[in-house]
Amino acid sequence: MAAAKKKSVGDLKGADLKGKKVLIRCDLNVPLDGKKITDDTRIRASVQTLKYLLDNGARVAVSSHLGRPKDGPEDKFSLAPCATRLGELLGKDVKMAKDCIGDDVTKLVDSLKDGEICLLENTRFYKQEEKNDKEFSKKLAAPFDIYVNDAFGTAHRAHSSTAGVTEFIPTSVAGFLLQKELDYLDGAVANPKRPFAAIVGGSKVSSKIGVIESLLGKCDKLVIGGGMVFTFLKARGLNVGSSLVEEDKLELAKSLEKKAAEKGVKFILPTDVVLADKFAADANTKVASVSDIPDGWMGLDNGPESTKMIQKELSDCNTIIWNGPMGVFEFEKFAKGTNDVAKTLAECTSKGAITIIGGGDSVAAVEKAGLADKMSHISTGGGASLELLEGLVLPGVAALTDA
Ligand SMILES: Nc1ncnc2c1ncn2[C@@H]1O[C@H](COP(=O)(O)OP(=O)(O)O)[C@@H](O)[C@H]1O
Ligand SMILES: O=C(OP(=O)(O)O)[C@H](O)COP(=O)(O)O
Repeated sequence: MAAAKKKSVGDLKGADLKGKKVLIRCDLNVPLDGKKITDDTRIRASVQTLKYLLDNGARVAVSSHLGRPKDGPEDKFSLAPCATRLGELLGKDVKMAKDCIGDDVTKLVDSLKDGEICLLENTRFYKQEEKNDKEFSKKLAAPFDIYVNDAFGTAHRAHSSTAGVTEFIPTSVAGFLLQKELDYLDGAVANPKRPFAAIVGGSKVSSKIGVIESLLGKCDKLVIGGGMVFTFLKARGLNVGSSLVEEDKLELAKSLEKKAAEKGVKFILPTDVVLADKFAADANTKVASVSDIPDGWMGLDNGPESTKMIQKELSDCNTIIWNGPMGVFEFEKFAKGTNDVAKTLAECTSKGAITIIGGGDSVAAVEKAGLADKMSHISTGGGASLELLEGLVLPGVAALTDA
């Protein structure tokens, strides 16, 4: 079932926001090469809510973490590059605070005029942040009238800036990005337009058990791809050569396939695979049926027959969710199965299906294939989308004011 509805920033209109001091938690945890942002997706995804707040005359302070600093402030984890990029995207000056709590922050926030914005420094410069420390949460909240959480990528963390802070601010609402992520990854999955297909790939079945179990209760078809395929094939009694296998998950694989049959979910495994003689970009390759994998060879991608079959299975679906690549897409020789699934999803979207890409490597694969704008929704959170698909309640959402 979809999670309880939370109050949205869109419920706050002009007078609710004008002149109000708003703390908004965004996920500006972007990849950096030194001080250069190498992917600004998360910053761009934050703009809609920020614009709404600023256009309605709020005085806005953005908070975020960046990376995983171990021991207090470190220049390489400063959010300053994000202030510059945010300023470019918003077309206005984003003042960079030296801290995220304390008198100087209060002074800076008090100095903001209606429609002005600042960015607070990395919340993880304080170890209390990840402990969801009450005193720290109180200090974070102190200057503000309203709290907005738009940090979907960090909503699975029960930290001060994502959860604890709500205890000290009377109004805590979901931002537009957080709301959109919940609408797709929770709403569309809980009430799908059928047929509903789930594609679960990636390296190991052990990291996707919760997701598979949860999706088995909702989907009509489950396509398995990636390294985990070989644990399922071995569980069926097939020889998988030197492919990746989790020996201690063979019984689990059997029981998941059985559960699918009991629930009437079509369980789809590849019928042929691209084999490699070593795990390397320049490996020798050949295509073989899954019942004919020789010793010494490993499966690193779906074969052409499997891809065709998967495309056919997806073509009549009205909702498709995808988490985890079909093969070792980082190596060109083993990227075709993943790229072809990305293309199929793009086609399904154009025919009216809802297509959702969970975070992590599938997002990277879709972006690499140049098809990101052809999907209904691409999640900005890896861990968060996995937890949501597992049916877990995200602490950053649970802490918000009920609608
Ligand atoms: N057949 C395979 N054998 C080994 N590794 C694989 C195979 N197929 C995919 N992978 C690897 O799985 C990784 C992604 O797995 P995972 O982290 O579980 O996915 P995600 O990040 O999408 O949740 C990729 O680095 C990819 O190279
Ligand atoms: O990048 C993030 O998560 P993700 O890599 O799972 O998408 C979030 O910003 C959370 O960061 P964290 O995993 O250090 O808490």
